[in-house]
Amino acid sequence: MWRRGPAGRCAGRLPKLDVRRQIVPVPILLVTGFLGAGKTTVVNHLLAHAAGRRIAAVVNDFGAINIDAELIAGASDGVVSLSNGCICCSLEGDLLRTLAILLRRDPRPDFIVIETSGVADPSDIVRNLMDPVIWRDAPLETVLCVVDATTSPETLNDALLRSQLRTADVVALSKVDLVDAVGRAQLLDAVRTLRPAAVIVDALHGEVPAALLFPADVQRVPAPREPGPRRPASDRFETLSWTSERPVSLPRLQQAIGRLAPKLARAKGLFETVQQPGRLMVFQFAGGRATLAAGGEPAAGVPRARIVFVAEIGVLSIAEIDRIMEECIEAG
Ligand SMILES: Nc1nc2c(ncn2[C@@H]2O[C@H](COP(=O)(O)OP(=O)(O)OP(=O)(O)O)[C@@H](O)[C@H]2O)c(=O)[nH]1
Repeated sequence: MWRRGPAGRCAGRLPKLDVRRQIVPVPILLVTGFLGAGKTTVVNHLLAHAAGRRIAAVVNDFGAINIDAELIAGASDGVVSLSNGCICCSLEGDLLRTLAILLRRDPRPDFIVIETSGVADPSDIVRNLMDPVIWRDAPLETVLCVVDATTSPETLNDALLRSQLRTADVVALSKVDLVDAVGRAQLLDAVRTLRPAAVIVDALHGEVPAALLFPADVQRVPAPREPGPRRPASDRFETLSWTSERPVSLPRLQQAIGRLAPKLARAKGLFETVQQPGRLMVFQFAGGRATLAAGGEPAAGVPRARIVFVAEIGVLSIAEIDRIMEECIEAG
């Protein structure tokens, strides 16, 4: 028998269907690790092996030129570049706005990867991601810390590295091809002591099993985290950018980098060379090692050479870089 409810409507019908669109949470993977540890290499590997998942990547280089965004070629759902500041402090509002924009995309990404800059303290980013609106739609699922396996265990005493490690659920040891078994075992012990709760894996050339990073059940919202105390901001590193409208000479560049190397914490760049104009080369200087690799086609409207140098504040001046780098440009 139908009964009438107080407002005179039929109250005994089939249960009302919730016609609101069911919001599926978009898990976030936060990738942290020191300058040159191998974060972009891991993100690139993940995106190249997305296996049908729509992955959006947010990449933060704290210098004015975001080289990483250009090196991340295969983001299945686009790369958003945040540069000229750090998302753990000066760009925190930009990060939340960027996430909100990604979540409005139709279709929505399945996962969001945030690559922090090498100088970022992830505990500050974790705190920002716990913003209730973002957390409801895009909860932080995993913090991955990439550690260069050639790092000496003593280096992990650095306050920034410790904070990066202590926030991690998963620690990926990169560059295991460059270290012997004893060195790797010593570093492993140091990492385990600092962060016993983390899963530690080798990540040769960026390969980390996706199953460790993305949840099988995206409906499950992870528990909020305890991000730890806010550390006082300490500006320890600065980036100095150098650009040229002319290609660089490779042998001269080698000499220039040799002179700058003792002062550098990190450098990376994209440029055409006198030896091979019309092709981009990717230059990397990390952990004291310099490498060159073939890049893609040069884009119109950007300088033919762009290099970002990272050094401790006060160690290197733009005038010194200009003086040394100008020698890489052949006259004529
Ligand atoms: N030999 C070797 N080199 C690696 C490996 N992983 C990364 N690299 C190299 O290490 C250098 C730095 O790697 P990136 O992935 O750019 O490091 P990053 O942490 O993103 O650097 P920043 O964002 O500048 O802090 C690059 O030259 C990589 O090719 C690895 O497993 N083995």
